[in-house]
Amino acid sequence: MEIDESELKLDPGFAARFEDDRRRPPCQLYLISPPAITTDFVDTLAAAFDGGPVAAFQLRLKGLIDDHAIAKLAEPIQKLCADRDVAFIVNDSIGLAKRLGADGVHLGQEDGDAREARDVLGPSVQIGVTCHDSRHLAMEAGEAGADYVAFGAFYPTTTKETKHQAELSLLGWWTTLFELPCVAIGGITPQNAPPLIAAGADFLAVCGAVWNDPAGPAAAIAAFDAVLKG
Ligand SMILES: Cc1ncc(COP(=O)(O)OP(=O)(O)O)c(N)n1
Ligand SMILES: Cc1nc(C(=O)O)sc1CCOP(=O)(O)O
Ligand SMILES: [Mg+2]
Repeated sequence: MEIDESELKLDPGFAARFEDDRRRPPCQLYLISPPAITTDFVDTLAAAFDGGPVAAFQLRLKGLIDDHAIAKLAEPIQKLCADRDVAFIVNDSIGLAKRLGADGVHLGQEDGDAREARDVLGPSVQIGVTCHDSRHLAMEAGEAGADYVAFGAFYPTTTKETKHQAELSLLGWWTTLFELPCVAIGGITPQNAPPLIAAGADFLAVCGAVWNDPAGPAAAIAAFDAVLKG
């Protein structure tokens, strides 16, 4: 008996719908603050935001341990983020994120547990977890209820001493298997970003390439925007 091969093909409408279900939103910029700031930083940030779209801003102040001082610095920054429709994410501290009513918290492996963060912060607050170069940590974070996982460092960086180096293939593996968004971090510049975008990163988290750009933060963000738009 001869088989009519056209009978075996998928209905093109079904295939297109299936593709649609799997499509991820385009990669976006996730801006990380300089490790130390002064009260006038809010003006610098406002000018930076004029450079192009930023999806999220993370307040990462590594020298300041006093939540009171961070809260004072955070207030105008958080308002600016709200005005510009940028998610305001607090690094390291579930308590500070709660106190500020932040849109999210980013937790490293030693910064607390995603389940605890969910209990304290509730269902609508974004919880991100550092997963270094580990598939295992990322799956654990997903199971614990994280809203995104962060992989890095993809490139050498002077912003943080890093012990882990992530490979591009990690992004492809993650995005093929999981819907949960993934963030790529570590030494990312407009020049070296394209392979990360092509590999499937949902967000590029950047610090030094923006704040240390000799042309200024707005120009750096515009350069990222051009690369993200392809
Ligand atoms: C988006 C994003 N990814 C990773 C990190 C690093 O977090 P952590 O490992 O806790 O290191 P510190 O930033 O706290 O020094 C991050 N902050 N943001
Ligand atoms: C905060 C941070 N975490 C990393 C990780 O690998 O988890 S790399 C890093 C530094 C990000 O700054 P820059 O864009 O200047 O390299
Ligand atoms: Mg941390």
